[in-house]
Amino acid sequence: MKLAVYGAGGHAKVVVEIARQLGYQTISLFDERWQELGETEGCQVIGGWQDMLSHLASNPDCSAHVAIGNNSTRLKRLQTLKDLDVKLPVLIHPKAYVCCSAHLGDGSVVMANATVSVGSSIGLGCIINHNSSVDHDVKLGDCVHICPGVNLAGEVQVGHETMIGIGSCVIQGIIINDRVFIGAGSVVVKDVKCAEKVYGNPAKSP
Ligand SMILES: CC(=O)SCCNC(=O)CCNC(=O)[C@H](O)C(C)(C)COP(=O)(O)OP(=O)(O)OC[C@H]1O[C@@H](n2cnc3c(N)ncnc32)[C@H](O)[C@@H]1OP(=O)(O)O
Repeated sequence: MKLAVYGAGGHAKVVVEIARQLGYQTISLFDERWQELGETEGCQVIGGWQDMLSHLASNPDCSAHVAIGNNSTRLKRLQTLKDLDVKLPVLIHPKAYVCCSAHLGDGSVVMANATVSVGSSIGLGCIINHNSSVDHDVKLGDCVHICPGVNLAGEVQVGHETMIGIGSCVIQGIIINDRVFIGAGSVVVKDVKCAEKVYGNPAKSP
């Protein structure tokens, strides 16, 4: 199995490790800094975005993943790949637990020790990071990042391109809108409006 990964930074290292666990034998990395990076996690970084598109065009059996931490950049790149009908598999670490009734959008990644519970629906290109839990009937939009150690209670809704900072928790039924930034270690007990940055316990705007 072949995988082309866009992005070759810290997040890409974790993605490469998961892809290897899942049996991808040929992993090619692409990043605009490819000349300075050389290799990441034992994989050669062989070009930038245009090179990745050429590589995918000449290798129709190759799947792709966008391993960029920035949610809006990740979404733009994924939309281009979707328009080109590139295969964008969901990457689930063998030590993650994803219920069979959960739905994961193309290009999402679920890291080790994360749990995605019953009835959850996760959009395109989401990152469900290490040791996080997404409880029953949670809905995530596209390119949401659930950082390590986050706990989302049942029926939480999270909008597109939102980042929930490391170690935060969100009580049941809360609605967090698009492009929100929740600071590390926050306790979210009220709905959060679009593009707000909130943090603390209880989480509030600064
Ligand atoms: C695998 C991975 O690495 S995934 C990446 C995980 N990373 C994260 O989750 C990072 C989340 N980022 C944060 O929490 C950031 O601190 C932010 C975005 C909330 C705030 O960043 P900034 O806007 O730059 O705020 P800044 O650092 O200037 O701090 C402003 C004030 O808020 C306080 N503050 C900042 N973050 C937090 C927080 N999470 N909780 C409580 N207080 C905070 C600061 O102590 C400071 O207080 P002071 O004015 O009394 O000194």
